[in-house]
Amino acid sequence: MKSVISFTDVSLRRNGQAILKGINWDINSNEHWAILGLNGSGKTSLLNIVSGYHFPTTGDVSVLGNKFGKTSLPELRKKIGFVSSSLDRFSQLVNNETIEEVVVSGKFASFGLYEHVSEEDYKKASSLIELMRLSYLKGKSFQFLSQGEKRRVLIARALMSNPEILILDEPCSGLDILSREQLLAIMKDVKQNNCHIIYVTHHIEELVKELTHVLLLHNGEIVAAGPKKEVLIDTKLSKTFEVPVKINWKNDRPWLTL
Ligand SMILES: Nc1ncnc2c1ncn2[C@@H]1O[C@H](COP(=O)(O)OP(=O)(O)OP(=O)(O)O)[C@@H](O)[C@H]1O
Repeated sequence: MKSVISFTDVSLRRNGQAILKGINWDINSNEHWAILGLNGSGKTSLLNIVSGYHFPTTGDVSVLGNKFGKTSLPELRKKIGFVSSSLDRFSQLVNNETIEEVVVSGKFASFGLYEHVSEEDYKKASSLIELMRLSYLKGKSFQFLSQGEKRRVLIARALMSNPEILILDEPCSGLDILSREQLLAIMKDVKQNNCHIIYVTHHIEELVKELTHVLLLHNGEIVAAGPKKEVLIDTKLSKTFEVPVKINWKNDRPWLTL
C-alpha cells in the first residue's frame, strides 16, 4: 500500500505551548479522512504541517513520498489543494471574475490570470464546473453566488491543478441544510478525481460514506485514528468532545445525540 501521509512521533510547540503531542498517523492510498476535534484541539496546526506551512518541532513527517527536511516544501504544496471555510479573502480577490476565470486560475494557484491560459485549460475548467454541478452558473460573476455555490466553485478551482491531496476545512460551515447536502453530494465526484480527501468538520453528520477513516484530536493528542466504524464509538467521541454523546447510524451516516 502506498503511503500518502506518514507522521511519526510528531510534536509541535509554539511560544512555549505544546500544540501537538506524540502524533503517529498514516494515510494510505484509497483512504479518505475526516478530522474531528473541539476548537483549539490542533486540527489547523496538523493540517498546516501536512501542507508544509509548519515544520514539526520533533518527529518525522513524510507527505506524498517527500520526507520533510529533505524536500522542497513549495514544490510539495503544489500537489495539495486547500479549500478554507473562510470566503472573505477569496471574495475580495476575485471581484468581478466569472466562475470560469476563478476555476481556471487554480492552475497557477493564484488569483487573477497572470499567465497564459490555453483552450485546453478552459475545457478542463468547464468539465470541473460540470462535475461540481455548476453549469447553470457559467458566465456569472463569482461575487453574486450563494455561499454554497462559492464553496463548490472553490473546490473545482482546487482540482484544476490535479492535487493528490485535497484539504476541505469546514466546507459546510454556514450553509443551510440544502446547500450542505448539495456540497456533500459532490464528494463522490471529488473522490473520482484521484485525490485523497482530508475533511475537517465539527459536525459528525457530514461524514458521508466516501470518507473512510477518522482521526479524533483532543488537546493536541490523538484519541483514535482508523477506519470510520472503529473510531466513531460513544466512548471515544465523548472523550473527544468532553460531553457524553451517543452515536446513531442512519443510511451509513453518523448522527450524534447528547
Ligand atoms: N503560534 C501560536 N502560538 C501559540 N499558540 C498557538 C499558536 N498557534 C496555535 N496555537 C494554539 O494551539 C491550539 C491549537 O490551535 P488550532 O488552530 O490548531 O486548533 P483547531 O483545532 O484548528 O481549532 P478550531 O476548531 O477553533 O479552528 C490552540 O490552543 C491555539 O491557541
